[in-house]
Amino acid sequence: MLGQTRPFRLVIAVHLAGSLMWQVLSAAIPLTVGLGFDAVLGGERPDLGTFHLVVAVLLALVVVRGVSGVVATYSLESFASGLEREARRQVFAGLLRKSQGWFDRRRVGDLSARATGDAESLNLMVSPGFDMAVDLTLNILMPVAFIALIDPRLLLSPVLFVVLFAVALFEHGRRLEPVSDLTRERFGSMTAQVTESVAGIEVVESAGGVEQERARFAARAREYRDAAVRQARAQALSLPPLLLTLATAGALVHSVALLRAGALTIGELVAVLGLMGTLRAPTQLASFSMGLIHLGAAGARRIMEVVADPDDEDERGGTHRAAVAGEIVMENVSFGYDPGVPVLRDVSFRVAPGSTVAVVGPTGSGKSTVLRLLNRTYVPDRGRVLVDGVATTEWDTGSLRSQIAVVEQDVVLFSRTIAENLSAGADTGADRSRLESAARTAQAHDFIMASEHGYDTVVGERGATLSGGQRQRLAIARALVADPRVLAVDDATSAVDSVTEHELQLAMRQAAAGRTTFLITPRLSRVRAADHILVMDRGRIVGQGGHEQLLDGCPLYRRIFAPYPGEPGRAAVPRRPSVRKGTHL
Ligand SMILES: Nc1ncnc2c1ncn2[C@@H]1O[C@H](COP(=O)(O)OP(=O)(O)OP(=O)(O)O)[C@@H](O)[C@H]1O
Repeated sequence: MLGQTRPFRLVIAVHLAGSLMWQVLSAAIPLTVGLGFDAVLGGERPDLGTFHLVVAVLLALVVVRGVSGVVATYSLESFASGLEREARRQVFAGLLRKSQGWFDRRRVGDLSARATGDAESLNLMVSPGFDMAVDLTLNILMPVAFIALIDPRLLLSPVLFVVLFAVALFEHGRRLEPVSDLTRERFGSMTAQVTESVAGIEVVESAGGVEQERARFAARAREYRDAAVRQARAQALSLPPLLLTLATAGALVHSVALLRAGALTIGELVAVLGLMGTLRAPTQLASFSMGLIHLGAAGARRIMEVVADPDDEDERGGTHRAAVAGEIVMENVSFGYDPGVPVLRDVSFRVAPGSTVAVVGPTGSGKSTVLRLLNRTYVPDRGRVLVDGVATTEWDTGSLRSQIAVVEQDVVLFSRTIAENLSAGADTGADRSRLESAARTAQAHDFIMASEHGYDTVVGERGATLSGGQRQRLAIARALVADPRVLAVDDATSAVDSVTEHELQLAMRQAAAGRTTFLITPRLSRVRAADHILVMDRGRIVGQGGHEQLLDGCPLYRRIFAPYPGEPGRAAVPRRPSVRKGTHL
């Protein structure tokens, strides 16, 4: 956290100077008032000359104090807002560096909460939290110093108070820490709940789950409230105000004794009590300021989990950068998303550059997972995935992914224009003619031109305004804009009409030209046209080769493509869209 404050050193220095000035002047004011009392009451006759001078000095002190207050507040606010903005920027940059596996283990809403609520808690930690802490320290030390100027013997009560106050505050902080962590964590869960319900609003509303979601959200909101109340209770149960009352009583008794002994004037007694009085506000605010600082620290811990995560190192990959020719080899690859749950077991195959490979198998057999290992979206637990003879872990991730495009069955589109969506995968903003040529190859150009603003039509969030077949073709077009050497398409659109099917088939055939292509499809016609077919069952390859060869030698393949009466060419094994978490941030 301290490292993050480095760019703000100047504003922090200005703030500290302004605050110090404010505090010195605030403590000087009661002292000057004491001089005024002495001038009027101290001698035989009131000394009006001195009194008028005291009033003039008081006025000057108030004006200068006001100016230092403005400077201190302004510099503090720019520090607080700057830190919040910087934290947000770093969270977002950190998120973009994370691997798919990292996102799989987290909830999208909770991650958004880190960039919003947690970053805001840093702002509050600085202003008013940190501000109060600085004020509080000066507010306590200054009066004590001025009391020492009046009579060092009077330091007894205030110094005792300061020591006990520091101990009590430290204890208070220790109690606050776990409660603050809990409060921030529950805020994250609550936000995650809203995000998930809204993202799945279609299901919530159509399946009659509204009441259930309402109850679920109410429970999350209640948990957050409970944590916040616990935090407030921990803040309220603070000892310092009681300590101050005792210290003030002690100082009064002590001052009266010194007054009686003739060691103190009445003006000095008034000044001492005034100075003790100035300790009240910082004492009361101490626990509030501690609360804000601990909440900010809890937010900072959650932010640091995103910003400084060792996952980043893995995601950068190796150093190998080269033009991909397109040979893909898997050597005894085993992989599981969760430890101890293998999804792929001992998968091996070789694909020559430029050939087309169809991957078939029952639902959940690991077909999509094979594709995700090609461009290092995930890394195998055992074995190697080789691209042109080099393991994907040794490839520079950027170089590898710009040449191997994977089109997932669950197509993600942004609520931007079609042109912007198409150029999302390209390194630099692709020009319109490249977008159009990719869209033509993917059979998407015609329906794009038929929409209201052509390539400038804004698609709804996640492509809600498009049909499944259109989304799929846009995704293929997007993959083609970067002109990848390897194209892997997970095509779940089994339930499309025959015109769309024809267009998709054409799109795939054109897209496959000149590149190594992987295709997951339930359509026999497309499988049959492939150069090589991989048959998967429960994470293993149970057969590979050409269509005729597999019909002869692979019982599972025969079963899958046993034609349905009246529906030739459809796979007999239904596919389900895979559930992928965390991809719609
Ligand atoms: N992100 C993930 N996290 C955890 N498990 C996953 C994830 N994605 C898939 N799985 C699991 O891995 C297994 C294989 O999934 P995969 O999507 O590769 O199968 P598939 O053959 O493509 O299935 P389908 O034909 O239904 O798309 C399944 O049991 C699935 O539940």
